[in-house]
Amino acid sequence: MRTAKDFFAPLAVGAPAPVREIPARPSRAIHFFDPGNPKMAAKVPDMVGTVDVLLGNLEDAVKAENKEISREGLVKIGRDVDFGPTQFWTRINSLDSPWVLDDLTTLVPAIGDKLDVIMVPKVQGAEDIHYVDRLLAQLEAKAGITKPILIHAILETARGVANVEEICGASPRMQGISLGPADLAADRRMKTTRVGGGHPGYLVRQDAPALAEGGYDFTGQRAIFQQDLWHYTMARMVDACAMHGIYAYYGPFGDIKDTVACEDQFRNAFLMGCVGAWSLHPVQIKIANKVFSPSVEDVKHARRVIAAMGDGTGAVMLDGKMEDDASVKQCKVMVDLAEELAANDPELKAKYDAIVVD
Ligand SMILES: CC(=O)SCCNC(=O)CCNC(=O)[C@H](O)C(C)(C)COP(=O)(O)OP(=O)(O)OC[C@H]1O[C@@H](n2cnc3c(N)ncnc32)[C@H](O)[C@@H]1OP(=O)(O)O
Ligand SMILES: O=CC(=O)O
Ligand SMILES: [Mg+2]
Repeated sequence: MRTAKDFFAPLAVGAPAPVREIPARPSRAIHFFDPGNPKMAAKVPDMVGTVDVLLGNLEDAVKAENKEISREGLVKIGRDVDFGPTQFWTRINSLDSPWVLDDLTTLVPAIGDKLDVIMVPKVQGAEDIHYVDRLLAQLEAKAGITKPILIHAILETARGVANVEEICGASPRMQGISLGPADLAADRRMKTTRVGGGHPGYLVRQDAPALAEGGYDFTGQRAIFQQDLWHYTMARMVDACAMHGIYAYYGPFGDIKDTVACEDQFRNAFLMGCVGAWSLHPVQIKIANKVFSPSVEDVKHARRVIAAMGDGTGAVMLDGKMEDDASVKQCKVMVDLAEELAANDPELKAKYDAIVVD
């Protein structure tokens, strides 16, 4: 463990000083594109401003034979595109892969001044973050980068989940964590074959009705309720992130056509404390932007509670419900998020500005 004195010291002479607080920048959708795919790459400039994060993916979903083409494509995009209000991230290859060293030693000197965040897959523990942290500091120093590149870890191994708290606190560069349900399922030997989302077999069934003559009727129809396979991991991830002042995200939802279930999955994440989710296809950007922006109704209610609560202490009745210090804090979380997002999103700002608190 790094001592408090050393925690915020640069890890290489000449590297920029680490940030003391992770900036709260909008990141409702982290949109994945393959920078080596000419069709996707061509769309990137026009996507700027329509999505909070554009992420050039170099890891899974890029064929082994295309790794170098994708890396070169990312360098070109990083150099040519003005990202304006949109963040520019990349997902590098995993730390045990033959590509990751070239990913980092190419990207940092070439486009390190443009990259906001590097997403590191299959993080197992603090040692993985320490490795990337030191290497980034050395590369930043060599390249004369003045703003530290932040690190985002994917939680997608059983060991990573067991070590999630230490991963979150491993470096002041830690920006956040995403749940990676596809790799996590494989690593845990779960018996699913999907990229995120629920499973119809993971359910709770209503009790069998009792028969008048005694015993139970096991033959009739009974209601079933599908359960959330990811609840435990999401909850651990959200707590670990909140404890360390960093941000939690739901990862991929692979059933691109099922926009309804995607929205549900994203909303569960939003309600539980996540600030965003991945978008694998342009259709998912809209879903994430909608779900991870507080609704007009929620903002209105939150503003009413804040107004009614005065200095934020005590208890009041509003619409038949008790509000007190704790509920006003929740309302402030909602209103603060709304304000952060509205600062970058004129359409959302107009909606929130039109709210009349009665
Ligand atoms: C478990 C994990 O690691 S998840 C993260 C890794 N996976 C990814 O990054 C996947 C990224 N997404 C994709 O590869 C693609 O969206 C696919 C393969 C899922 C679907 O691709 P397609 O079958 O081409 O989808 P579709 O036909 O609907 O595409 C419509 C248009 O949108 C484009 N498009 C599709 N996905 C994207 C994207 N992510 N970004 C930008 N443009 C895209 C297509 O190129 C196509 O362009 P065109 O109209 O000029 O022909
Ligand atoms: O990388 C993401 C995953 O779900 O695996
Ligand atoms: Mg993965």
